[in-house]
Amino acid sequence: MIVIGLTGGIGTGKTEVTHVLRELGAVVFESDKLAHSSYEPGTEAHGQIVSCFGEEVLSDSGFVDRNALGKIVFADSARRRELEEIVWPATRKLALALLKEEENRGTEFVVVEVPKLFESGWDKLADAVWTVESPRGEVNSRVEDRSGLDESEIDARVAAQLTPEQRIEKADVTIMNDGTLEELRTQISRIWDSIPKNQSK
Ligand SMILES: CC(C)(COP(=O)(O)OP(=O)(O)OC[C@H]1O[C@@H](n2cnc3c(N)ncnc32)[C@H](O)[C@@H]1O)[C@@H](O)C(=O)NCCC(=O)NCCS
Ligand SMILES: Nc1ncnc2c1ncn2[C@@H]1O[C@H](COP(=O)(O)OP(=O)(O)OP(=O)(O)O)[C@@H](O)[C@H]1O
Repeated sequence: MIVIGLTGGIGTGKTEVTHVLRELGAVVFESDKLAHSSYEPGTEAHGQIVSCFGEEVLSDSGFVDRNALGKIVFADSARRRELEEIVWPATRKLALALLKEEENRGTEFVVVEVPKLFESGWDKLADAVWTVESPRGEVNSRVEDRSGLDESEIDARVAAQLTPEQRIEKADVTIMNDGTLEELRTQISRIWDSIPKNQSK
């Protein structure tokens, strides 16, 4: 099985890339979604988040209120690291179990999408790392439109991630998402075609 780690800053186009890779036959896991499920009520991480951040980060139904938690952690890097120390190991455990399942199933290509792939050490789980990068101005307007985060909230998340230059230097492949979605699709197909197939370990 070949594991591709897909990274890139907030809003650079990682999800669009995963849509194309799914169509090309890869199984895709998104770490943001795994992270959210790692702290559902009843999990160890949920209890740790309540101990660390208090009941004020819970909604009436007992789920972690990500909006409230985000406001705390993106205003204070020490608090953000406390959250990462809880969530990253819990998410990694979920990801490792899913990777094992795919390996047992005989899947050839798995893509794991992780915004902070290098920061969290997940690059070591991947056979190759691809980073998706996009011009900053375009990123901000797209993320504002889609997520409702304002410019200063986006800037705070960007500041808590490696710079594009650092990711590009560390990655095996850089996908420059600075054109149309059709151009992005063509670029991905070309990179995909260059991977030797049926080379699973
Ligand atoms: C802080 C939380 C509660 C905010 O939830 P929210 O629904 O607003 O955002 P969501 O999880 O959908 O993430 C959206 C984007 O924010 C950015 N982001 C999320 N966590 C971080 C972080 N620790 N540092 C920098 N950027 C981050 C990423 O680009 C991500 O794609 C949530 O992101 C979280 O639990 N983060 C901790 C886990 C983590 O570090 N995940 C991302 C890196 S692998
Ligand atoms: N080349 C492009 N042309 C037009 N729109 C684009 C392009 N690339 C991405 N988008 C749009 O920009 C938004 C952000 O892209 P996407 O969700 O793929 O980014 P992401 O890296 O997954 O974001 P996040 O880090 O928040 O998860 C989406 O609405 C997407 O459709």
